[in-house]
Amino acid sequence: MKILYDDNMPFAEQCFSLLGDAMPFSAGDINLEVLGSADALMVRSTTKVTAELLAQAPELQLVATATAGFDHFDLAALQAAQVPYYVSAGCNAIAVAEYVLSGIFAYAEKRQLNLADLRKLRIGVVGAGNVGSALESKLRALLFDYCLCDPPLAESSDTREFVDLDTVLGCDIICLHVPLIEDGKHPTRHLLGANQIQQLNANQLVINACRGGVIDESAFLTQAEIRKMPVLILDAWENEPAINRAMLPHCLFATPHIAGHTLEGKARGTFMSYGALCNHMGRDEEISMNQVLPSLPVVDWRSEGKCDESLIGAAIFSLYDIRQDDRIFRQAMAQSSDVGRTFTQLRKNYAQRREFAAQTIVLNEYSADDPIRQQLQGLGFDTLCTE
Ligand SMILES: NC(=O)c1ccc[n+]([C@@H]2O[C@H](COP(=O)([O-])OP(=O)(O)OC[C@H]3O[C@@H](n4cnc5c(N)ncnc54)[C@H](O)[C@@H]3O)[C@@H](O)[C@H]2O)c1
Ligand SMILES: O=C(O)[C@H](O)[C@H](O)COP(=O)(O)O
Repeated sequence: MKILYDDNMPFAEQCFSLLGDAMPFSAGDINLEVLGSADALMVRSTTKVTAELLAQAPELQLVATATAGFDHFDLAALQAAQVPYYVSAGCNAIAVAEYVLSGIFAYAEKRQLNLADLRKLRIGVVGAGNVGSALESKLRALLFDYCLCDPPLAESSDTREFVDLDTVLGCDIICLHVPLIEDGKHPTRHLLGANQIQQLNANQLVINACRGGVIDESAFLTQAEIRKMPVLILDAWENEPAINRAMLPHCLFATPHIAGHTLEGKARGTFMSYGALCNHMGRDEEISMNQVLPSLPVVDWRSEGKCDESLIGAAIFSLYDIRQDDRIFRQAMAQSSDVGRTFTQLRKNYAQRREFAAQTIVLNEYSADDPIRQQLQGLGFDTLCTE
């Protein structure tokens, strides 16, 4: 079994070498000779799986993506070539939810809002799948006011309460978590198009950590010429990697499509793809993610005294601080003579980031039943109470 894997998949060598001859490739630079004899292709979203690519890979038995989105797959071409495919659905949902929370807390800091003020804001979550649900559970833990909009799920057996898009457009914070869908009953390309953007005002925050193309950037920029616009947090951009820098001044925080790039988020994608290939080959999985993930040193916050709400923001920023990624991104973009190359390099060389669940926080013994401790746990942190 010849297995070609993206060199940006952590632990891929350990996994795939158990199943055969495993060879890395860099996205955008696949060796066509190797592709010609590959039995399995393991990609991330930076490799477009098109009819042209498949024509050069006649031996393929499986294509897997170590990502949640799969708009880089030409499904009709895969079907025509009779190559089964696998998507690592939900692999990085927690990572994106944590990115969004860091964004909301950094927004609150800029606007000098405390946790009680944040709880007065209504948060609209568009797309209540893996990411939207991971976010929902953390918002609920923090006692935030939120609503969900997901017409396909509203029409399904999902019993949660859903609102329509117009209701979300009236929320203080709007979080977009839909796949990029071009057609059908519920398309999402330009879900925030000219008409929807017209309904937004300067007091709102819009977060796009799903796909560029869900917001119509031209329509946004056109309206920005005549009035004050909502503030943005953008991780996903139209025309990546060659993004439009004119959007940057409208962003409170801007990042190069790294919302899902925790070590766990990427590793889960690798291990899910490995599981899919094991399944395809009728083999048992011999290695699991928990065996290989390094642990983080425990942090001791007993000297912080009583649990108070400031611990929540501090805990979030200690694991992921969107402000730092924003600084790096803006600086690189300001100096860049090749936006696409800079965007790609920033993603490829992104610093290691961990999920909240990797962090154990030691608190004072008397914090055992404290609501703040419960909220930290609801966010995913591991907490210990001791003298
Ligand atoms: N920035 C990142 O790093 C990053 C990471 C993970 C996922 N993503 C993107 O986010 C998307 C969502 O991820 P997910 O794991 O939650 O996917 P998912 O498939 O689990 O959930 C998507 C949800 O969107 C809903 N939906 C579809 N059309 C809709 C519409 N018109 N209006 C409202 N809801 C609609 C679906 O019913 C589904 O419940 C992915 O497809 C991917 O493109 C980005
Ligand atoms: O769809 C996804 O899972 C995310 O957008 C993912 O983080 C993309 O990361 P990439 O494959 O481009 O490294």
